[in-house]
Amino acid sequence: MAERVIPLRPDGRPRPGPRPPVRLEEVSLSRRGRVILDGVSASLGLSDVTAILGPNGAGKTQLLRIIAGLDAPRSGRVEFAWPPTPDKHRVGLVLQRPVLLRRSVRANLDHALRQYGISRKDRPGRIAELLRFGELSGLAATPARALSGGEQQRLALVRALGAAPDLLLLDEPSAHLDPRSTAAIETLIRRAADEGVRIVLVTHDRSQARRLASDVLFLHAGRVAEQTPARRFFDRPASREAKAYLDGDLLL
Ligand SMILES: Nc1ncnc2c1ncn2[C@@H]1O[C@H](COP(=O)(O)OP(=O)(O)OP(=O)(O)O)[C@@H](O)[C@H]1O
Repeated sequence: MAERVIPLRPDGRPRPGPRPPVRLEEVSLSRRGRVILDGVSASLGLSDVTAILGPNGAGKTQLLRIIAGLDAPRSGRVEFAWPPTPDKHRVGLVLQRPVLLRRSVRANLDHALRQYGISRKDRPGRIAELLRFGELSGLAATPARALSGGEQQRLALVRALGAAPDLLLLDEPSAHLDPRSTAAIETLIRRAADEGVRIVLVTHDRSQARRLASDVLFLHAGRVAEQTPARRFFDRPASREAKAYLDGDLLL
């Protein structure tokens, strides 16, 4: 049985309230003179799991990077539900190809927890719980880079959860994984969501979005084409772009 991760919250911080954790106001981004995001306004984290869908190049990854604070928008604002705080760990990000240290699984987690400001005395217990949560206990001493792709993603996910984030941004967490590893990742995401971590998930896997997401933000060419409860999105998409995407049409 997986351990609860959220009671490990470093300072007993309360869970975020009913307000969506992130509100984007007219967020725009250009690169080399090209518009990548064009006036994106949306609330994210309205439900337990929000899927960001859209064709290649729609701007999904760039949007996650802006929310995570890795890039600044050219214009517009990103507002969080919590007051400004030096605690940058309230938002977690797991990239498609996680960077793991050339050390054991346990040492990777220890390093991350140190970065999150968790004391040396508290780290071993927390590492043990994260290992159990990710079903990685048997691999604690294995070099992280020797893990399979699926195990590496599980490690990246629990490493991010170790910060007890309020919001976890996931960029195609199961790209390149087989169905079994994908199922294991989805189980972890579901458990984290059930623990109250709001999840924003970029995925090209529509069945995954159907399985996990409660609402969908659909991006097309750097703009929000629609944001809808997931069931309605898949049954009756409102925008022409989303209809074409779901029908598998090429949109130019
Ligand atoms: N550093 C950069 N310089 C120039 N263009 C960039 C840069 N980073 C991203 N882009 C462009 O921004 C656009 C949006 O990229 P982004 O990775 O956000 O799309 P995406 O929706 O995540 O696509 P995919 O589904 O293929 O991952 C793309 O056209 C990409 O080429």
